[in-house]
Amino acid sequence: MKRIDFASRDDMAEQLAGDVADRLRRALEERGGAAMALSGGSTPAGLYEALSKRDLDWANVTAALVDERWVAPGEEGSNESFVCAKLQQNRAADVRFVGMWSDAPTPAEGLAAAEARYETVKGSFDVVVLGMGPDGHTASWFPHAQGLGRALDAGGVRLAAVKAQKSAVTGEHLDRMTLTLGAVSEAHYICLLMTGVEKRSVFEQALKAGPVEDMPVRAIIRMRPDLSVCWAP
Ligand SMILES: O=C1O[C@H](COP(=O)(O)O)[C@@H](O)[C@H](O)[C@H]1O
Repeated sequence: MKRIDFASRDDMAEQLAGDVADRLRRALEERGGAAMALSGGSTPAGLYEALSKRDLDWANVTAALVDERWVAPGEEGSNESFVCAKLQQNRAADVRFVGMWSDAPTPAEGLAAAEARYETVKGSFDVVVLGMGPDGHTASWFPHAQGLGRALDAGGVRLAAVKAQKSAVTGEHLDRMTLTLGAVSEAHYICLLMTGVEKRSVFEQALKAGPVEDMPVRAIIRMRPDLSVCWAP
């Protein structure tokens, strides 16, 4: 595992934007296209803004979501709205976006439509950007969630519908869709972003032995020993 502590959130955003842009550029040169999967939340906002200013053949770059709350774009908590607002601007205005939400009543009922959209992303992601919640979730792999078994499938299934326990701390939205462990873990490069001392201690806890269901971020830590873990105060 590569652990990088940055001096500030701005440093983390700028340096990581350079690194991600280099990886996308290489994929564009080699294959004529590049794809990344991006998390929502709040931590990666600076990264996406910094990335949007990089000079790339954005029309041939796909930005898909790592996970989504089952809310329409424009509603509070929509990862689609967050990623598009932060990334789809400046030089990256033409980036091709692939989201998960549809007007199906539940994520389970929306799975087939989302899978069809994700089918248009050929091959593995060049880059996956993950975040981590204070409960040790990453993507929408929430501790002991309904659907966690499928979400942690390491085989060919790409997307899963998840019903999380309502968090007493954050009051998080229950209905989610997420990339599976299999889809994330086959990416060429995966970075896990976190900020603040609280998340650092959550991460230290996740490194200890213990059930994946208690802290699902363990699944990717254990599966990808080359994970890049980026932290800023
Ligand atoms: O629920 C979510 O939370 C995580 C972490 O979010 P943050 O606000 O603490 O950065 C995020 O990675 C995930 O995409 C999101 O759906």
